[in-house]
Amino acid sequence: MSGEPDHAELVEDLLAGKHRALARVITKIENRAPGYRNLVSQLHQHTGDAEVVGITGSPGAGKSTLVDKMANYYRERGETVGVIAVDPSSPFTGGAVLGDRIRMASNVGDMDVFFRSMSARGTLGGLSTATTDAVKALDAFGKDKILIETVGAGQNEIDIVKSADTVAVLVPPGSGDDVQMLKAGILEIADVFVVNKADLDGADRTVQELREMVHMQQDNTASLATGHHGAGSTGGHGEDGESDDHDEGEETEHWEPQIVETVAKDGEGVEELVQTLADHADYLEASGLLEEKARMRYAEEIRNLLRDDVGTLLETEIERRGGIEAFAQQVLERETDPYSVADEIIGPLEDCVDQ
Ligand SMILES: Nc1nc2c(ncn2[C@@H]2O[C@H](COP(=O)(O)OP(=O)(O)OP(=O)(O)O)[C@@H](O)[C@H]2O)c(=O)[nH]1
Repeated sequence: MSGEPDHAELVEDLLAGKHRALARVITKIENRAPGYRNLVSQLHQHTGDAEVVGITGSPGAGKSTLVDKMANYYRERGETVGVIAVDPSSPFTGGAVLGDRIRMASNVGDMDVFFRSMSARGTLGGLSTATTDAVKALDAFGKDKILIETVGAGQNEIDIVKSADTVAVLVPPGSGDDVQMLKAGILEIADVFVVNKADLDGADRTVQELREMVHMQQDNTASLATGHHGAGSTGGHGEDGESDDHDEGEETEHWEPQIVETVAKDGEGVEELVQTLADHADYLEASGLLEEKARMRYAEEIRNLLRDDVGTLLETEIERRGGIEAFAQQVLERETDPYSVADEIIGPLEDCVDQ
């Protein structure tokens, strides 16, 4: 758009691997700074190489601890990592939280783990759009792994983790009720269940309940599709050799949500979790689902952008015509009605589109 900065230099710096540029780009994305759209557009062609993992779970489930351990593990393997911690309810953003500083302590001096927090208050417009854009920035920068950490299981959070290829849901040991609660919404999005705090009593029971839940869901799906059963086992911890009724190791048609136990505070189980996430990434690739998911995400992204744009266009048009209150007053006085007003406002815009 004319008059807006094109940020060419900033993009160049980001692509050259300068972390300061990356941080500035994400701030511009959060603030919807002038020219940010153009900025994200320029980044797009450089994206598509990162493995994006979403990690969600209730407050206190151990997400931060686990994400830190995972980031360190990836680093030790020589991979670069970006972390975006999204908290839809927090008033803080931009890594300004003391907790974030503390969290980063384990990675001090190691800029190959880039950490950033985002919150609803710090982000103009939709948090899930901002998260998607921030992931693009990290991807274009060249981060190998991008971890999106988000609290809870509300619709907001589900939308946010949807920008990941693989989703891990943390389920700390607890009563059966907790697992029951998970069913709404979470079951559908979990590729891997992580029973963190496996050192606590009740972990085995939680694993067992999750296993039953996953099997029940698989049976339902199977009876609907009369397709194959899942590949792999829900063996969770260790190599107990347990495999499913259908022992077809090569099968890539279907993914059965896996269950992994971890003790994040000691780093236990992190290796197995990382391997399971990699297995899921391989499955997505081999089955063609990776592309399919990306296509669906882009369609959704375009739809959201258009919805926002059309909304803004309409708001501008309404203001230009004297504001919504004036129309409402006319409706109140029975001079017109809401349908006619809507037609009157959208009519000329439709004509423009028809041209
Ligand atoms: N016993 C035990 N405690 C753990 C484990 N992992 C994390 N914790 C503790 O659980 C508490 C919460 O951990 P966090 O990593 O802050 O949890 P979170 O899910 O990020 O929490 P929010 O940021 O509030 O959503 C901390 O006191 C951790 O030390 C574990 O494997 N076992």
